[in-house]
Amino acid sequence: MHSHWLPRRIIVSPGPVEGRADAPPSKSYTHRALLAALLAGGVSLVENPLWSGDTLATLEAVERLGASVESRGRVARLSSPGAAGLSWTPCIDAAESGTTMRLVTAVASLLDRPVLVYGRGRLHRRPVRPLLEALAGLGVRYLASGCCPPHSVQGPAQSGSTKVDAWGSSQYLSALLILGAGLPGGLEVSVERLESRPYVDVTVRVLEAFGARVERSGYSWFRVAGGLRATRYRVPGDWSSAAPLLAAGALAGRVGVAGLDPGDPQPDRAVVEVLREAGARVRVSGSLVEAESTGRLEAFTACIRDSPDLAPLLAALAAPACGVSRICCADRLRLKESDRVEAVLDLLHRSRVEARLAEEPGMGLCIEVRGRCGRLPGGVAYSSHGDHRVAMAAALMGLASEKPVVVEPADVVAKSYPGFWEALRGLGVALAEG
Ligand SMILES: O=C(O)C1=C[C@@H](OP(=O)(O)O)[C@@H](O)[C@H](O)C1
Ligand SMILES: C=C(OP(=O)(O)O)C(=O)O
Repeated sequence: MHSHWLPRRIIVSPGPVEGRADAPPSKSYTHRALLAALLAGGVSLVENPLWSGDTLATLEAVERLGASVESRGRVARLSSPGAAGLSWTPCIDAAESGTTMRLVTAVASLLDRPVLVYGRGRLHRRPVRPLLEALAGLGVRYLASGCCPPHSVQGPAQSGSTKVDAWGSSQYLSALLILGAGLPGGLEVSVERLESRPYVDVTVRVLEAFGARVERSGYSWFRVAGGLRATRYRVPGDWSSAAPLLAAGALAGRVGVAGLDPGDPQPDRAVVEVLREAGARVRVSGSLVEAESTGRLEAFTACIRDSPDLAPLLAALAAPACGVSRICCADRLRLKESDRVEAVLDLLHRSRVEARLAEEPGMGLCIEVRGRCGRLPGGVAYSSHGDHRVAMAAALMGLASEKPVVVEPADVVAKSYPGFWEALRGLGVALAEG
């Protein structure tokens, strides 16, 4: 990962935003491609990988499990012994990556000796126990003090069938599917209460690209048979990272993001519809998506059950909008890199925007935002709460403000998008180290 401009404290000044950026590679796909290549064995090429804090944690994990990776810029060459030949490692540091933590927990259960999984930041407050219970159904022993990491697993996991309560994270199911692709006899999984569903489609897409056979009944039952083989795989653009750039265009000018696939199952492509509902002009032509301000933003209602990562930036759109916006199905936001319900309310209250929580039948927890129908006051210091997506949303609030704002800590964007502040600069945003 070459060095990026990542100040701890950044001053964002309001002003017009204009230009074009390339979508960074997808974090979700990169995690999955590295792990599929590890289990497939042989030599795989992963083109256009994302190198960010999270994906480097997965890279270190696959190397500790026996892969050797040469990364020459935009292509990573991964040579691996395959699922039956993994190396034992006593511990794996998942850093702050929930995806790494859950997916690697399942892969490590292929080994017959205990592997400790731990992390940093808020990772020890992010749940994993339902995945451990599902792995126990496959003969995996585990030690865990409570809901969350640190925990250890000891396989070898057996082929067969298990069930998982997936409410806390779709990553539990993605982890089991990846494990199943590495088991000679495959795996059958029954699923309850799954949210963030499209991420499971991302997992299935990568596993099938690497040769696995996946049968399913909707999102309630899956059977994975192995068959992974070394593959040349190209990682697509990241909709979750493109979303704040598109929102910047909707708020303050016109931004085009290239390298996106509108047909990709990534859930955060839903940002297109929300921006349109909020009154922005959005054009999709091939792999280029452009969002343009029309000078006024309207209130909107969005259920983020399947696209939780959009929540912080939706708050940044709702704050200057005219009317009462609702960001609903928000219950699971408390389980992310921050308690994103509290973090979003903090951003809004510091922007002197009226915001409250409400329970709506069928929509769960809603963050209700009475927009200011115009620019935010600015002249405030926003806390990112140590959360990359909250930092990006705070920057957007700066673009919608009368006066400059401070964002701190700002370097947390490195978790998913190390080049975020440089990309904003490239779009004409005035940024200064605080
Ligand atoms: O599988 C993935 O790549 C992800 C799944 C989502 O988590 P949940 O399934 O826990 O909502 C999302 O928040 C995260 O950024 C990435
Ligand atoms: C929650 C996120 O990722 P993870 O679950 O992998 O930490 C995110 O990228 O917003």
